Amino acid sequence: MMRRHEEAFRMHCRKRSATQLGHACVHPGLSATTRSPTGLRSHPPGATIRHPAASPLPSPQPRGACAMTAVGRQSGGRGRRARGAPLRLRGRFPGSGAEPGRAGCVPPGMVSKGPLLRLLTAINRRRMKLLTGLAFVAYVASVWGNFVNMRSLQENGDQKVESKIEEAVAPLREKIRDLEKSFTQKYPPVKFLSEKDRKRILITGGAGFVGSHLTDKLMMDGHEVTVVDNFFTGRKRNVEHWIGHENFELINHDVVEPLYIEVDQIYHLASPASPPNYMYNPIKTLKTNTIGTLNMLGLAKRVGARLLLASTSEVYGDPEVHPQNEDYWGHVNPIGPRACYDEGKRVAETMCYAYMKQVYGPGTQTRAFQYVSDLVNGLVALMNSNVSSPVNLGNPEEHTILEFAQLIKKLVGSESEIQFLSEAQDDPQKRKPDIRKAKLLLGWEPVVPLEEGLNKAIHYFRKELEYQANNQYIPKPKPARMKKGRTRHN
Ligand SMILES: O=c1ccn([C@@H]2O[C@H](COP(=O)(O)OP(=O)(O)O[C@H]3OC[C@@H](O)[C@H](O)[C@H]3O)[C@@H](O)[C@H]2O)c(=O)[nH]1
Repeated sequence: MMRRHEEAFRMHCRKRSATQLGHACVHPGLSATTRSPTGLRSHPPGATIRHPAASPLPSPQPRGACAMTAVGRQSGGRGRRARGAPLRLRGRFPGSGAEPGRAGCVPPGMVSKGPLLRLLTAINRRRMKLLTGLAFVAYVASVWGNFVNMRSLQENGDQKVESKIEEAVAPLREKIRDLEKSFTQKYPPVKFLSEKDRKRILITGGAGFVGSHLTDKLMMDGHEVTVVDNFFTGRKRNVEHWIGHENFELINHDVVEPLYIEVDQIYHLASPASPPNYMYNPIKTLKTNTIGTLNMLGLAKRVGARLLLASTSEVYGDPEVHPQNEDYWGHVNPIGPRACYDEGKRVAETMCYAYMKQVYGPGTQTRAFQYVSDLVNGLVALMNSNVSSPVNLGNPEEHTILEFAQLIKKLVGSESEIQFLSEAQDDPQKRKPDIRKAKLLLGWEPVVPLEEGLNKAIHYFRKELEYQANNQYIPKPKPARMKKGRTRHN
């Protein structure tokens, strides 16, 4: 087989050398034959054949030469040959590992296609590189784009969630702010008193009209104030501006029940004061003024406190002496409609005397036309004095009821007509306190002029009416319930 193959190869080389000048053919392991202008030459196997035109200087490769060009590998090296450089051909490329008969001669069809393919391959490789580069850039761009999109989506989502949370939280924030405001409530300015000067003061009926003004005064003076009230006529909102203050305490308690606390002074004001209120439940009024006063006197005795009873000019009844001083015994109907209050206060005064340790302060009602701040100052002056007998605290400026009605109508700017109704039973005809004792012993006298006091009172009552109008509770009518076809009324 081998011999036949070699023979065929030799034939092939002879044919070609006869027709083509400069053709060289090498078969590894065989002798080579070359043709030159001088004739055919034989070469031993493995001999190097040089083309006469190519030696010694490099010359362009003859067309159809069996040579490797730019992509050939040099033995033992990986460097590239320059395009068009001469190639040394050997029968066998050491190190190439080529087998005899496999390399050395390229079949005729391959000679013209090889470089083209290689060129194409080279071009393709560049393209491939370019394409790979572009693909890589595109990939990086798409990954970056996705990343940016993801981020913007995430940011958008985050913003939406945040705005939803903000919407839900906003009303809660508002509520917290309101609560904080109510907790960090600003109190009216309070004087600082040393431990020695600061007193623990109990005010019964402290949520009422006179009591709440007295509370303000004593709190602002720097004392510790405890208000006890059953809120029969008084209101929490009269003292709410002190709620939470460290010097203030509010106790819902009826003085008819005993009370056990530690105090230095007691202002005993708990009692309904206006005729409709004290006439509403006469027995309760009597109990409050008798049992209630007894309880407070018991407390005062127990803790060694000084007690001031807020009495009333009603203890003079329908007076036969004018003006009335503290020595006047009064002129009271003991079985009349006012007796529960008049006599209740008179018994309260008697009890205080019976305890032998009492200080009395005759209170004055709004209709006594003394401004409340004057009365409060008088009560405090009396409490802090050495006087232990009744003292009138009132405004001696005397006017008929009609004069007062006309003055109030003018100040309010009212067009309403003054109505004259039948006189109330046992209504005192004259009332004018003699305040010489208060002036002398307490250095006290009212200072607020009548018109100024009335203006302040009008302002106060306007606010009261507004508050009541805004806070009226109107129960909704319940729908009638149906039972077995019949309307049922509860
Ligand atoms: O049983 C009762 C009844 C009444 N009270 C309270 O006593 C307070 C009375 O205050 P009001 O506003 O009704 O009346 P005033 O402040 O004008 O009366 C004040 O001056 C007149 C005096 O005779 C009263 O004793 C004095 O309280 C109210 O806060 C009322 O709730 C009690 O604590 N217990």
